[in-house]
Amino acid sequence: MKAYLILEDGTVFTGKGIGSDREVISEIVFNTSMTGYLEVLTDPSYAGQAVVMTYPLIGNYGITPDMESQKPWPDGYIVRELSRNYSNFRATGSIQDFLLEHDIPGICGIDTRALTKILREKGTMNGMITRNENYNLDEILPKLHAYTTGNVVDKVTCDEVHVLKGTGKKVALLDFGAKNNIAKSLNDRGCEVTIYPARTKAEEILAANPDGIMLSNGPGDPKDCGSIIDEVKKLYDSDVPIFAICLGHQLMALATGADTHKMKYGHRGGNHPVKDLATGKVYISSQNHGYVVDTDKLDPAVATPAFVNVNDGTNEGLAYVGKNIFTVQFHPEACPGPQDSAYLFDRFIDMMSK
Ligand SMILES: NC(=O)CC[C@H](N)C(=O)O
Repeated sequence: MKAYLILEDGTVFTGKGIGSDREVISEIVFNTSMTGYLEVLTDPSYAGQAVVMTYPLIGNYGITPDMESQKPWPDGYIVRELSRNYSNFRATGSIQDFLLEHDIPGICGIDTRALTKILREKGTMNGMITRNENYNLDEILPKLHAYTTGNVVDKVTCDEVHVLKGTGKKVALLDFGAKNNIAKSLNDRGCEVTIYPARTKAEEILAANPDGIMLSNGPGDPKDCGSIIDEVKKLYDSDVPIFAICLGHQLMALATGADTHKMKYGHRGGNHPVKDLATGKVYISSQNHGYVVDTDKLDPAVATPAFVNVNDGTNEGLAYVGKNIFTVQFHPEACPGPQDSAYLFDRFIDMMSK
């Protein structure tokens, strides 16, 4: 069955439909990871986006337990070649069936290298995946221009408080669309992790007397998080140690007077070099973000840059002055890796112990 990917600039790619036959409009972003397609599919930070995998063969080890959440979140899935067979002793099914089961449309058989070059040169664009061969560009393009991701955190956060038992430090994890491996990374280090829905009031979290607070990753524009930012400010004002990842990092920056902006095409992949400005050491990190904190508008009395992206010089982390708070834009919990920056969880535990 033929399918079409129509971009906001009028470019049309013709390929084969995979997954659901539903028509969808979304923001088209590319991910350059060579492994971990399941972790990408199940990362809640992709809600409101359709993801292009630049690695040309996807699905060869099928669906395995390597999930970052219970289900896949992207609005659409775009690949060069979807493996017809899968082979792995842990596999329970194929990507094709997984997409169908979760009603996610996709397209395969298109030149993803050409598509990625367009997105890299012109910047992230909206697009439509459709199987309607009589598509009408005059009608579709205005709809593509009008699409915005909107508030997606409420769509991906958990419904109720739940606990991962542990005998060590008590950590409150605010779930803006948290990848499973954040709670697991803390729990593996002995922490008891209490996971709270994104809209939980700061008072409720602080009343439980946690040893530390962790702010998770999550989808969408941080500025769409509205009142969540007010709660994050109250957490900042408490003396509880805080570690934040990706969206959590951006929300803490907004809560304390800094600004964020959308990047041209973001960072999504498994090999982004970040420099720890305290040691000068460079780590390879996994990343998935489209927004970034503006360091120009940072008040040095509040926070100073702690990490920088070696490729483009954008901010990758902040250290808060006079506070037990540090935040990073990349993913120290990354699965399948790289695990270079997993030491940051140990740093957080040391901070809670002091
Ligand atoms: N992975 C994340 O937490 C991403 C944060 C935010 N949604 C961004 O795109 O920048």
